[in-house]
Amino acid sequence: MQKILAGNQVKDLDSQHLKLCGQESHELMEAAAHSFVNWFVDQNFSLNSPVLIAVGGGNNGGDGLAIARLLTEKSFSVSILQCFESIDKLSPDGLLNYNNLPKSIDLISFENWEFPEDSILIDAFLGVGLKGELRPVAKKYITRLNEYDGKVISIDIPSGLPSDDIVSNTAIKADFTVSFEFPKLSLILPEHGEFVGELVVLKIGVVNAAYNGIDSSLYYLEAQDIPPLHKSFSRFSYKGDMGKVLLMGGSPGKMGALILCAKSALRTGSGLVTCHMEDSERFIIQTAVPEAMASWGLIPNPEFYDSVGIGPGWGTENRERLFRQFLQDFKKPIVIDADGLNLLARYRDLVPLLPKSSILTPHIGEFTRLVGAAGNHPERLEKAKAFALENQLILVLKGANTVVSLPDGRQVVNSSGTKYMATGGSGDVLTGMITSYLGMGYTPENAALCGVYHHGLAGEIASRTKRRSMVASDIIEAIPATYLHLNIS
Ligand SMILES: NC(=O)C1=CN([C@@H]2O[C@H](COP(=O)(O)OP(=O)(O)OC[C@H]3O[C@@H](n4cnc5c(N)ncnc54)[C@H](OP(=O)(O)O)[C@@H]3O)[C@@H](O)[C@H]2O)[C@@H](O)CC1
Ligand SMILES: [K+]
Repeated sequence: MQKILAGNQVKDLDSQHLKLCGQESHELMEAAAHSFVNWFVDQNFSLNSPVLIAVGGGNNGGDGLAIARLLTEKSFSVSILQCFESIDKLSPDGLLNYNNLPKSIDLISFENWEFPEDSILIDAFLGVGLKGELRPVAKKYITRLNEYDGKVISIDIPSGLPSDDIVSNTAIKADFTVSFEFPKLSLILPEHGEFVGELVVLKIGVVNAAYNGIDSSLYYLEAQDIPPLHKSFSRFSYKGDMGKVLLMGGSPGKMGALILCAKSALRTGSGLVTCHMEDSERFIIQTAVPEAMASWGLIPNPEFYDSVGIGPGWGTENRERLFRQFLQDFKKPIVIDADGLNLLARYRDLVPLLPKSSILTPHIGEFTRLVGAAGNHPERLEKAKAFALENQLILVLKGANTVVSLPDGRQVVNSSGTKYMATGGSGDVLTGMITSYLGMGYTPENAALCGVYHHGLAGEIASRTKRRSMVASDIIEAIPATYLHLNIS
């Protein structure tokens, strides 16, 4: 998994990389510019759209100058909007790229200019080198650039956003942020949704060894990380090997949550799924999910099950005794969601009874009830980390970038998913997936990571044709396509 570094560690990473592979710093900038331009060309923007690049004095501006040259070579019509004081204020690599600009490129000063019609604005004004409060002149530039209502693409980070903290002043409102190597922490904060737009992360060829000596407990989970986390099954596998899963949930009026959870576990690969609910509701499950079995009343033989998911649609009234009894009888890690989490928040003495490495999957509301309120997302992530460490649990904080906090203090940011997944039942699907992997014998960590990644990917695949009409069942129907996509048998 890719480490996510703080903004002030990026310089160390650069120098480690340059030392290890004998490159010059401008060559790394060139690599960054090339990966950006390859991405840009793949977007099929019209060659008739003029490209305006706002360039600052640091290396973010240097990237913009190198990109200006490369886009001109691809026949785009490029102009540079000068957001630096004078040429002698450019960084050394910025100056080198400035001197290499083709003569055809116009240099526009920030005073007295208009946005060209139908253009694309590339924001290469400020990157991770921003320090302290935004200066008034920078604020003036950003405010003016934000008046543009066409497409805006920020390089590395929207100018004005601090790398690791909440924005205090203003920042560029981008449609796309194309970040290098890893997403800077601030790009995954929900507070910054209006600035970041679509997040794209591009590799620029920094060697893996360069990350070794640089400390970080934050990681980014990407497609290539997933296949090695999966178990493979032999042709002699039988349905028992694929996991015997118990899902406890549902209540009158909320059986849909349990149905979605059961269907999701089956589609993820579970061999045998049993749903446990009030006996009055059992016909609903038996009709809606014929592949699942139904159980009600006491659970006579809990150890029969390989994994258990508790909570979707369960309700919180009259559940405590069963929950408490179950925790006394069942010693393998379990998955807890929704009303299971609400019960933990209400009866705090249940938390120490949870088997170690159990997986809790709260959204922000459930998190707040269970772990406590936070002033902002960085604070919330710190609380999540401390909670996972202290209780030796896995905490999956759901959101646009779901963050998995592990019992050893590492935190993993998921890269898959789409805004269209913000729909009722999406969380029940995730619970079904994670419980399914746990039942197949995955370690709790791998079950949580595979669950969140495949869930997000299924959402992306379904949204390609469904967009805002997507419902949770569409996510379930797209689970098989995630295995094809990642070449998992
Ligand atoms: N490994 C990688 O990922 C690679 C990263 N690369 C790229 O380098 C970028 C980082 O470059 P960097 O370190 O030169 O800093 P950068 O973001 O351009 O900012 C410096 C400028 O900001 C200004 N400034 C500062 N504070 C300010 C304030 N409060 N208010 C206003 N202005 C302020 C400061 O002005 P000064 O203080 O010098 O007067 C200076 O002009 C990184 O984001 C990525 O794009 C690639 O090239 C290749 C490899
Ligand atoms: K930028």
